[in-house]
Amino acid sequence: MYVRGTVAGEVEVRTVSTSYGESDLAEVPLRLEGEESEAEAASDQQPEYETTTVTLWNKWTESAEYVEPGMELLVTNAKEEEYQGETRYATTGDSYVVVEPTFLVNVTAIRNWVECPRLYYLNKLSGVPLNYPVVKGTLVHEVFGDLLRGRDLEESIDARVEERGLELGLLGETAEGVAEDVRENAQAIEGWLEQGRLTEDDSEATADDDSTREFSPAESSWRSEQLLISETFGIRGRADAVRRGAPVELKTGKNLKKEPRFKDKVQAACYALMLEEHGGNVDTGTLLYTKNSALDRNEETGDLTPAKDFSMGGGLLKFVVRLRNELAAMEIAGDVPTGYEGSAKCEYCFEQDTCMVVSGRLDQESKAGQIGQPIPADEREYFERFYRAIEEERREVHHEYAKLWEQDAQERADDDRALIDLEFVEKRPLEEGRWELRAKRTSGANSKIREGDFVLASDGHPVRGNSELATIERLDEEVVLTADEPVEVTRLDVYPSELTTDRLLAAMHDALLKGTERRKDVLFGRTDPEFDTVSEIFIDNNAAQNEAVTKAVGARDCALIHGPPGTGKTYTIARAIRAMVERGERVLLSAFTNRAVDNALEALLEQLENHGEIDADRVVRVGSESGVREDMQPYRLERAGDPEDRVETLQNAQVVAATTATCGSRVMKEQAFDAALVDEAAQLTEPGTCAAINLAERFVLVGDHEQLPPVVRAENDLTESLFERLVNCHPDAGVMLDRQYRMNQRIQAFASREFYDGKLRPAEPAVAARTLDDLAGVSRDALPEDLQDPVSFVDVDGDSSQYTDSEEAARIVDLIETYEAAGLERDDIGVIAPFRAQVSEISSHVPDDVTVDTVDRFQGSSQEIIIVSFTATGTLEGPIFEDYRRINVALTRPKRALVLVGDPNALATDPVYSRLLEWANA
Ligand SMILES: Nc1ncnc2c1ncn2[C@@H]1O[C@H](COP(=O)(O)OP(=O)(O)OP(=O)(O)O)[C@@H](O)[C@H]1O
Repeated sequence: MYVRGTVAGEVEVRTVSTSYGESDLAEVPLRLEGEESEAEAASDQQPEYETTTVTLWNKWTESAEYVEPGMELLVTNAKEEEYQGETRYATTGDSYVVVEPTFLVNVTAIRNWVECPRLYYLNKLSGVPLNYPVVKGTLVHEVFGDLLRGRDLEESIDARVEERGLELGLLGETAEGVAEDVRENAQAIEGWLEQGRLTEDDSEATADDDSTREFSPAESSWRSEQLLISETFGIRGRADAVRRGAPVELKTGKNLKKEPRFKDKVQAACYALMLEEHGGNVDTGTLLYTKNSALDRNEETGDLTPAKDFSMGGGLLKFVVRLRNELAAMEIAGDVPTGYEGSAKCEYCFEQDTCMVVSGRLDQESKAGQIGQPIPADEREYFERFYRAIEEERREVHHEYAKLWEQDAQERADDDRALIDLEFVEKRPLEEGRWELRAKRTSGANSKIREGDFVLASDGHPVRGNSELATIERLDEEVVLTADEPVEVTRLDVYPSELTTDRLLAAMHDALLKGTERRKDVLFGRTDPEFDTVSEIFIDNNAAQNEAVTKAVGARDCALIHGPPGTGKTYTIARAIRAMVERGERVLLSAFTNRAVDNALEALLEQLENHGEIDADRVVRVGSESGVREDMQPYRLERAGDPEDRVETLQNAQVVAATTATCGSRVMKEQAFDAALVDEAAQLTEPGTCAAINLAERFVLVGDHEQLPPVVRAENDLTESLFERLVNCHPDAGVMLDRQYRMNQRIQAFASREFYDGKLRPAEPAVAARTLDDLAGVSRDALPEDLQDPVSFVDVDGDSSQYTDSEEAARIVDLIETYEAAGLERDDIGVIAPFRAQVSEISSHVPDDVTVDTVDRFQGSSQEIIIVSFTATGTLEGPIFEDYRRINVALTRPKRALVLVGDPNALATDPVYSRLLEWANA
C-alpha cells in the first residue's frame, strides 16, 4: 500500500538487532493525508489528520536523514502493523521512499548530481553555453531519433545540420565539417541498428515474410524520444529511445570499458523506474557510446563496442531514488551543495576553475576551494534573495506538473489548462519521419493553449496515458499537431516549462558575476547614472518625448522612460533607436511580449523608411515563426541555412529585435550591443530585465509601473520590476511622458489624478475633445441620455455570485445592442471583466466580433469604447481587479467612451472605487 503524508516531527534513526543481524531504522512521525470529513469541510477548521509512525528500514534511513518536519513523504509497498493499539507502517523489501514527491527532479539533474552535487548547482546557475560539443551532441541525438523513425541517414544529417546553421555559424563551423563529425557518430548508431536486425527480433518483418525488406525501426518495438513524468518518484525526463520497453541512452563520447559509466547507468535507471511505473518490466539498460566506432583499433585498447548493456537491478533503482531524495531535500531546505556530499575528485574535474571562482565570488563553502575576492555583501544578499525567489517560482512550475494528475480532465479544462473531449481524426506520417495528428474540437471552450505552443498531446491522460510532446500547428475547430510519435490524440494539456526559470537564474548569475563594476554600481544604487550632453532636437511637438530621446541617446549607463497609457512610448522608442543607429550604434530592441517587440519594430521601420537612414536589411527580428507577427516575418532571422550566411545576417544587423525570453537563449547570449531598449519593462522581473540588458553597454527601460506588474506565480521579490526599483532609486535618470494621444479629456481625468499625480494631459485639443460622434455613421443623439457622456455608470444590483454576475452580463448584452443601434461597429467595442468566469459568461451571450477579456489581455491595446463589468455585489473583499494597477489599465483603454457596470453600494465601500463613482457620476 501507499502511505503518504507530511513529516510531523523529528526523525529518530537508530540501529537494532534483528534476526538478520544489525539493522538501521528510522522512525518518522507522519501526518497522513486523508479525506476531509464533512464536518471539517463545513466548518472552516483545519482538518485533523491522523498522525502515525512510519519505520524506514536499512538504506532508506539515508533518506530519512535529510527530511525535516513539514516535508512530504511517500512510501510505496508499505506494510501495516499494529503496535500498542496504534496502526503504524513500515517499509518492505519492495518499498520505495520518496521525499517531496511533487518536487519534480529532472533526470539530467540527477546525473549531474551523482557526478558531483556542486556540478549540478553550477550547471543550474549558469546554463549550458553555446559550444561545439553540445551542438554536435544535439545533432547526433536528432539523427538517432530520425533513424529510429526510419529516415535515411544522409538525408537526416543534411537536414539536421542545415537546421542548425545559425548556431554552427556562430561557432565558426562549416556544414561539411559538421556533417562529417555527425556521420562518424551516426555510423555507430546505424551499425548497431543493423546488428539488431540480424541478432534480435526487433522488427516485425521476419525473414520469412519478406527477406529482402530493409530493417525499419519505425515498424519495430522501438520508439524514439519518450517524455516520462513520474507522479510517484518525483522525476521527469526524456529518454532518448525505448527498445522493447527498456531505455536506450546515447552518448557522443567514448567509453573503452566493458561497463557503461556509472552516471550513465544512473540516468538509464531513472528512465527504467518511470517505465516500470507505467506498467513496464525493465531488466536491462543500454548505453550507446557513438565515438567508440570512430576510434582506430590500432591506437586504442579496450572495449570498442559502442553499445553496452547492463542489468537493471533493484538495488540500482533504489539508489537512484535515494539520490533524487537527497537532491530534492536540499532544494526544499534551500541549501547550496558544497561538493563534500559526493566523492568526486576535484583535480579531475573540468569545472574545477569555474567552481572555485563561483565559490570565491559568492563566498560559498566548496570542496574545490575558492579563488578571488567575494562580491560585496549587498550583492551576495541580493543573489541569495533572488535565488530563493526564482526557486520558489520553480516550485510553482512543479505544482503545475502535479496538477496534471491531481486535477481531473474537467477541472483542467475549467482552469483553461487543457482542451478535452477532442475527436481523433487521423495520423499521417510526414516526410522527415515525424507525424501530423489531427483532432476535432467538440466544444468552443477557451484555454491558454495557442498556435505554436508545445503541449502534451495524449489519448486521454497526459501522464498515465499515451502522451507525446507535440507542437500546435493550427488551432481552430480542428487541431493540427506535429509530434515524433503517433498518438490518437483526444486531449491537450499545457506543458509546464522550467525554461523561463532556468533563464532567470542564468541572467541573474551573469548580471552579478559577469557584469562590470560600473553597471553594478548603478544597479545597486552606489553611483548615479551619467549622461552626455546632447543638444539635437529629436521631437519638436512634445517636450517630454524629446527629453526622453535625449536621455536615451546621451545615457552612459541607463535612462528610464515612464510612459502612461497612450503617451507615445512606441513612437519615442522608435525615435531613440533611429537616433542611436544614426550614431553608428548597434541596438537591441526588446520587450516582454512578442506583440510589443513587433509594434516597436513596426514603428521603427516606418521611421527608417521615411528618413532612409539605414537599410531595412540591417534590421533583424529573432523569434520563432509562430511568435512573430505576419507582417514582420520578412525580417525574421531564419536559423536554418548555410552557417556562414546565417551568422553574417545576424552579425551585420544593426538593430536586433527579440523578446527578453529569447535574449536568454544561447544564440542571443553570444551577441553584444551598444544599447538595449526594453519596452514593457514594468512587466518584467529584475532577472528577466537582466537577460536583455546583460547584452549591452547601456540600457533604456520603458514602461509604466502604474500598470500591470511582472507576471509571476509566487509572491516574492520577483513581483517588483527593475524598472520600478530604478525609477525610485535614480529619479534623475527618468522622464515621464505626460501627453496622451488616446483618451477624451473626461475619460483620462480619473486615471491622471489617481495614478499620475494629475500630470497626464491630452496631447492635443482634438484628443481631448474626442467623442463617438467622430466615428462615421455614429450619433450620440441616438443613445439614451445617460450614455451620451464619454463616461457613464450603469447601476446593476447584481446576482451576488462570486466570480460571475449574470445580471451584469445581461445588461452588457443590452448595452452592446444599444451601441450597435447607434451605429457603432462591433469590433470597436471591448468588454473587460476581472475574472475569467465572468469573461466566459459574457462571451457566451455576445457576438464573436466584440472583444471580451480580462485586463491582462487588454494591456497595450485600445478601443473606441470599453465596457467594464465589475462583477461585485454587496461588499468588496479587496480591490476587485486584484490590484489598483489593473483598474488603471481597464479605465485607460477607451478613446471615446467608457461605460462602468456594477453595484455602486459595493463599490462605495472602497476609497478608490468610491472616488471612481464620484467621477463617473459627475
Ligand atoms: N510626438 C507625437 N506627435 C504626433 N503623434 C504622436 C506623437 N507621439 C505619439 N503619437 C501618436 O500617438 C499614438 C499613440 O502612440 P504610441 O502607440 O507610441 O503610444 P504608446 O504609449 O506606445 O501606447 P500604449 O500605452 O498603448 O503602449 C500613435 O498614433 C502615435 O503615432
